[in-house]
Amino acid sequence: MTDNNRVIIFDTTLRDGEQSPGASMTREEKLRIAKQLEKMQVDVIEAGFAIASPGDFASVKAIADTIKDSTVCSLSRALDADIDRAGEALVNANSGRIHTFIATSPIHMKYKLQMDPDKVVEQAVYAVKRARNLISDVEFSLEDASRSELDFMCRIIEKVIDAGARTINIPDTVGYAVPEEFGHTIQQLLQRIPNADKAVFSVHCHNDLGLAVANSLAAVSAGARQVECTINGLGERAGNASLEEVVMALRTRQDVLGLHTGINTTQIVPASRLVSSVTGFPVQPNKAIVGANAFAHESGIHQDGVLKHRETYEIMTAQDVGWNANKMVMGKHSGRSAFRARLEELGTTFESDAELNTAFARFKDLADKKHEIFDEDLQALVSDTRASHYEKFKLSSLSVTSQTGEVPVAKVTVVVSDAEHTAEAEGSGPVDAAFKAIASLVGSDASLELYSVNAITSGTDSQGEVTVRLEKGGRIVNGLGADTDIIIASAKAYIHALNMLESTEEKAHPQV
Ligand SMILES: CC(=O)SCCNC(=O)CCNC(=O)[C@H](O)C(C)(C)COP(=O)(O)OP(=O)(O)OC[C@H]1O[C@@H](n2cnc3c(N)ncnc32)[C@H](O)[C@@H]1OP(=O)(O)O
Ligand SMILES: CC(C)C(=O)C(=O)O
Ligand SMILES: [Mn+2]
Repeated sequence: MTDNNRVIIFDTTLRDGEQSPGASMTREEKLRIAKQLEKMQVDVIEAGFAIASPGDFASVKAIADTIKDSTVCSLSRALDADIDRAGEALVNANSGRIHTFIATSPIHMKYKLQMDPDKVVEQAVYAVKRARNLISDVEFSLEDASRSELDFMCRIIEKVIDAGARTINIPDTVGYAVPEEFGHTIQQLLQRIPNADKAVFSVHCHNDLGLAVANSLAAVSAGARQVECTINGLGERAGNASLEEVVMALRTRQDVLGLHTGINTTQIVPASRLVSSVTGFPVQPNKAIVGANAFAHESGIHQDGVLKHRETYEIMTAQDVGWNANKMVMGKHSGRSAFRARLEELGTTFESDAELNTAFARFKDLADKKHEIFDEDLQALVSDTRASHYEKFKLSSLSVTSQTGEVPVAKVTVVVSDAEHTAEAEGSGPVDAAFKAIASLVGSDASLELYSVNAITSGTDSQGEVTVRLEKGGRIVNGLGADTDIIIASAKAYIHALNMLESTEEKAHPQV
């Protein structure tokens, strides 16, 4: 029994996606992506345009020879040589499709093809018949359909269905359509073409006005049952409808649209990553579904909501589309709930609300200076808050000298207050000069030699933040230092960490 609500997903990343300037792929790269598309249970993989080059022929052939669970398709113009080449590439396909096309808009017929409409109909019918002689699954596209006349489309479609086309694709080739109009076109075609029920109607929308997904959804609502789309929305100019958005919109709003696909959505993020790494086209962070921020929350009010009940700010789960989890990003918009929750995950609980509030105030100060606050920063902040009550070592002065063309030299003076003496030490190197200097100072205390130092630096030339991680006897503490000079920031961080170690040691062995 056929499922009338099932939408066929036709992925054209390897054909239209590859037409993006700079996105050309080798045969091996295309094969890797095709395998991932098969794993994702894409219904049809358009593997390329066999006549375009010997390399593209080899790619389509390799994919057709390998892929078993998805239909493999090659594009061809309505020309003998193109159709035959496509057929040749698909000869071993478990399930193959020839996709032939010709433009039907007045502007394309007149200026590009330089053919009159009757000739276009004749060539389309001829091409479909020739393809049907090679393969049973033939798709026909009316290039630039959204700028074509409805009566002419009805005429040509009826004829190509009679000639054996099993899928009729209505492309919005130049991304000109708007959803209501495009849905209406599909509905009119289905209603007016007498043999429309003998073919699946498909759409192929470009994103020149950012409407590719909206137009695709309007089309399926009007009765289309195949959507042509690409991973990450790759494709000519502004790209094609993005597969991940179409699939997740159908799934998430099944209540309204009443449709579904056969896609294994957990393979979406791996597919997106693969396409991005192969093409070198980064995915913008705010891209729906597959962008790094698609399931990330930085705002305190949102974080608080998500922590209380995830659905307050998420309409899908990160896991459903292949992320490991959603993400709480700590930044200047974050609030206490997320701050506390993240630190608890890191193993730090606050002893009082006062302690939380002090650490949170320091966090807001730091967040005003820094784009993103990392776990190390958070741990350092808490260490710092706790150490501030116990300051054994104090940085009383620090001078940095640097000479052009040479490694800067830091001269550090540190006062160790409990011993009530001043020690001076010197170090060199752009960032760790201060560490060396202070290490040589405290080196007189044999136990301190056990410390290991890890510096995590961030910030710009004018504003540096340094986190130093110290370890002693299995205890790890973090110190945070911030200054306009990275070396001074390093020294502050180191001293804070030392104070923290001393303070926790004091707690374990209180002096009476
Ligand atoms: C909307 C789309 O995405 S359509 C697909 C676009 N993709 C590509 O073009 C990528 C691959 N293309 C190619 O490698 C080359 O263009 C080839 C191999 C297909 C053709 O190369 P050439 O023979 O040198 O032709 P060229 O690209 O210069 O021009 C296209 C020709 O095809 C004709 N043509 C365009 N579409 C069709 C069609 N559907 N059916 C028949 N002829 C067509 C044009 O009118 C033009 O013919 P002309 O040379 O007689 O004026
Ligand atoms: C070849 C066709 C389907 C196409 O890519 C378009 O019209 O955009
Ligand atoms: Mn296209």
